[in-house]
Amino acid sequence: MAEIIDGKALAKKMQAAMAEQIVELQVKFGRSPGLAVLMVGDNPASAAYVRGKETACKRVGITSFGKHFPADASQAELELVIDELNQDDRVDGILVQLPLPEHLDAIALINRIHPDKDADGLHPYNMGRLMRGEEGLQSCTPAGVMKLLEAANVAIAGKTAVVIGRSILVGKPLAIMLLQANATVIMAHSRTDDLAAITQKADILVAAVGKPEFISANMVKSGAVVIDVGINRITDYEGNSRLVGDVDFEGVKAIASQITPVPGGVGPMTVTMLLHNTIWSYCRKYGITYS
Ligand SMILES: Nc1nc(=O)c2c([nH]1)NC[C@@H]1CN(c3ccc(C(=O)N[C@@H](CCC(=O)O)C(=O)O)cc3)C=[N+]21
Repeated sequence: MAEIIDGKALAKKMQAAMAEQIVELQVKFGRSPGLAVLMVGDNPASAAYVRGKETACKRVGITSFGKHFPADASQAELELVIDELNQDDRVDGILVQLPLPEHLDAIALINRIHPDKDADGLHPYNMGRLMRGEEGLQSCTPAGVMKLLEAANVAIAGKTAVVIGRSILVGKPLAIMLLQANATVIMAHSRTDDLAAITQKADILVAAVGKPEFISANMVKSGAVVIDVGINRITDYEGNSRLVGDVDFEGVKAIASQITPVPGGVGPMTVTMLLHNTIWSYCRKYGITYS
């Protein structure tokens, strides 16, 4: 029976340490780190995530400069706001909550954020640095997965890691981070032939596909470490809604050596790494290193 990797507990511990560090930073530099979250429209899931991010900011002492725009906000309007935030000395991190309404160009908005304030690590400059193995702002979810693996004492070097999903937000940057940690990385995706044959090779299996309970026990090698990045809200036959991951948790738990739950796994670490990135940018501005 697998050991549960408790992302909620790790997030809590890391955020407590951040709160203490911010008290000291505030004394030293006379201001708190600041994060601006831009949200467009009223997708209820996005609204819930944004609230979660703002609550977490408050908890650790990061000032929120959140801005909420109507669903019909224009590209030009958003670009202007990003330009202003780029110039604003109180703001260390900027993030555009995804997905955006169809009429907006998300890539152009991300490119507009100053790379030093790119709290999501999605700007081409920061992704380029990651690709080259250089330090910099890194995407929150994959960085959170690496922290979870580290905290759970998972050996990575030499191991076979299979990442299912190739998104810019998760799959691609995570594959590069695992490679940097000397894993042998296989990137699988929706077009992969005989996916089960590939996933069965994984010592570390990461599911980031967005399909509820897609990974079943027969796809997992005995003793594997399983990281579930999926966040799927499903409604059961009684009409009750609950959150499930991309992994059949009960089935896979019987086979894996370690596994992250949903909720309480990767999700809270995503938020924690966003706070981490904001403090990292703040410190960098004052010439100090934050790890
Ligand atoms: N620019 C951008 N950056 C993101 O990082 C980003 C985004 N857009 N769009 C949407 C996804 C999703 N995401 C989550 C963050 C926290 C939880 C989280 O804390 N989940 C809790 C449960 C929350 C609940 O109960 O609803 C958990 O898993 O335990 C989940 C998902 C960030 N995303």
